[in-house]
Amino acid sequence: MTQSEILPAPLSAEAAAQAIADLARRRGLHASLREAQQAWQDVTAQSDAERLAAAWALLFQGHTLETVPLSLLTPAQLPAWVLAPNQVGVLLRLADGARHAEIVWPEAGEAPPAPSAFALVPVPPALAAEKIEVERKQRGPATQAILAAIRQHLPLLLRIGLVSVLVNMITVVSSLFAMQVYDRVVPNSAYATLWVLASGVLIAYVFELLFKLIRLKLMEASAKRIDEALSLYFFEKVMALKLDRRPSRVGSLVAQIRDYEFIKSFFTSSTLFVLADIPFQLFFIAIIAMIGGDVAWVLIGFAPLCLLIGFSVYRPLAAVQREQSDEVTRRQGILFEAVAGAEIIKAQGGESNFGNVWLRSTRETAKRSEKLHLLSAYAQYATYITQQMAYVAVLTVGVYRIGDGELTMGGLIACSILSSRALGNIATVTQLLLQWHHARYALDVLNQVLSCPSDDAAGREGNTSSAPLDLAINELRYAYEGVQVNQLAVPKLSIKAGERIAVLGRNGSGKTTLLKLLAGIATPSGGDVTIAGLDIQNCRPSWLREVIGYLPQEVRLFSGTLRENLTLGLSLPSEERIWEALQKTGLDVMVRRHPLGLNIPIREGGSGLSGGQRQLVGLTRLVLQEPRIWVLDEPSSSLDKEAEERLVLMLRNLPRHHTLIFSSHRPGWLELADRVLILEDGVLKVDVPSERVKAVQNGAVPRPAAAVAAQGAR
Ligand SMILES: Nc1ncnc2c1ncn2[C@@H]1O[C@H](COP(=O)(O)OP(=O)(O)OP(=O)(O)O)[C@@H](O)[C@H]1O
Repeated sequence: MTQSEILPAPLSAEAAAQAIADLARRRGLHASLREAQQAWQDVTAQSDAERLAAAWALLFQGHTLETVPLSLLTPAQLPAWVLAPNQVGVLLRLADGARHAEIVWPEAGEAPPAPSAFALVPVPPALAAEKIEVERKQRGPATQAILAAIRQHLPLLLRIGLVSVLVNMITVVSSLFAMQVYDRVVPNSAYATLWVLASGVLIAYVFELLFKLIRLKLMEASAKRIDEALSLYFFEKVMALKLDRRPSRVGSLVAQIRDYEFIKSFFTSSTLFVLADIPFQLFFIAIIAMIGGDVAWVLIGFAPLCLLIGFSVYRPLAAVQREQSDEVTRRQGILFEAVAGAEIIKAQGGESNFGNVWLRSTRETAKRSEKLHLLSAYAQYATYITQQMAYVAVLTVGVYRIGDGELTMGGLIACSILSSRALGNIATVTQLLLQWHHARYALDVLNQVLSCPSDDAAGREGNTSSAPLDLAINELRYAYEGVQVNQLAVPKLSIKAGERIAVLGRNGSGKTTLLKLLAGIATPSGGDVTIAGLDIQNCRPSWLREVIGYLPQEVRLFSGTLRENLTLGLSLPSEERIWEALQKTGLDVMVRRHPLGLNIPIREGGSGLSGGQRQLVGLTRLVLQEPRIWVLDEPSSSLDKEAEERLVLMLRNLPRHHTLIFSSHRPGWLELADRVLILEDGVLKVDVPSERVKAVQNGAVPRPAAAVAAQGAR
């Protein structure tokens, strides 16, 4: 069925514009009614469905609409359009069991119209591109990035290959020189010829030096450019990984990302010269055949032998190397954990435990190192002996050829020089294979890391400058990565812009998790969190960070100065604004007292300030950010009474349309709230106006009655 058969009656421009703007909003995109109407007028099509698709594609570059039969639709494809005469409805939920499908019609009337048998499903560009990418290549993001960088620098790499060809040519020159000296110069005492030949070879060597330097320079240039492109790409990718969906062991993660060095060094190191040299082995053998005839058979016999030795150790070596890589990553993780948590380890006397783990890991690494060394030494010695045997064989066969009068003394010497060069290069192939294996393993790991959910997925463009920033939760479920049960389940919650909300509950009840989800820092496992009607997961991260200010329980600072820490991520606020913010939070007293003022140094890991001061820095940063939604996780946990009172005053004086959501174990904070949420084991048990809780606290309402009243209050 074509799209033109789906909708018999024409749509009005207003209805179409309304439908486009509405679906865009639900999909986390943004288009005003006027934009949508303009797009509708700008396109023509045979049917309204096709026209809708064209207008959609015009408004949102790269986005498309797919026609999908309702029976084949999956929940992941919702919301989507369904059509009826003169109307476009939005399908929000599919029918399942006794439940009917949920469709929102602009003019529902008494009886809702019958929807078409097809839905129009918007497909974001990233998804479309990703689908094609996966189907076409089945390659990971790191592989794609590296291939793209190599493709970009292909001309440079080809030049390197060309210079390698020239270097190999010169090797032939030196063997021919030896041949001429033994055959022509020595028997005839032709000193003049000797000098001419020697000068020629000298010039060739000068060129060889020059070519090698050029090759090195080109290699360095390509390494630098590829590294610059890739390291920034990987850094940005890693930073964009969703915090709660990336591998949880930070130390190991850092080590895995650092393994990118292996990949880089494989693609940019001199071992790659070997690749350019390999075709030359055939060239050398051909020259030996021309000079020494049957002597070439010696090489044809020994070259596969050298390769065989390489391949015989490749598999065991690769396996040990893989284990070694994993162990080194684990070791890095242990070290990272021990250094970062040194304070608590010392305080609890846990040094020996960590020492034991470290020692075990060291032993494992050393055991594998030994295996690696043994295997590679075996390969090296065996290849060396094979080369020596080949040398002897070349001379032996050569002597017979001389006896037959088919080879000269000089020819034999030239053959021996060329044969050792040819076999030497073949032996390095094993080395190249091993390096490739190591690089490929690192690449697989990197592909896995970078395939974790990320914030920079294309299509995250939702934002609004006009709609009130109401927050809403719908069928929200959350489980931390690797945990089988839900740590938070909130079926429905709606927070109007300007509300002041306290989130209370015992330790581990899910307050932090809820706040992170509301701030868009955590990713729901099911259901959604919306801001101004837009799915928070589809909103532009920079816009989210502008409108939502999040203060974590533990504020972490970075090495630099206090000023740099305060203005991190902000577009350089003026000196006055910084001081104004400092005064609001009370941090100005400490800054004024310090001789370096705002340039107080912060050391790596954020040390240099007390816990309370760090919390004040975090708060001052939020004041500078001027968000419209403040999400604060136990903002006063490290503050003294005076600082806390100042903070409460500041928050009380926030503009009325600013939303404030905080968790706190301090009773005084309830004064700030006009609504209280109480969590218990990840379930929202109570949602009531704060007066009720205060009344319970003051004993004005008996506790059980208040609790019952509270449960159903909203
Ligand atoms: N990174 C994590 N991985 C796995 N489980 C986690 C993680 N962080 C928290 N949890 C679990 O999730 C649940 C909710 O934790 P959350 O930090 O939201 O509690 P909370 O109410 O903020 O506690 P507190 O008052 O102690 O800060 C707890 O059971 C906790 O054990």
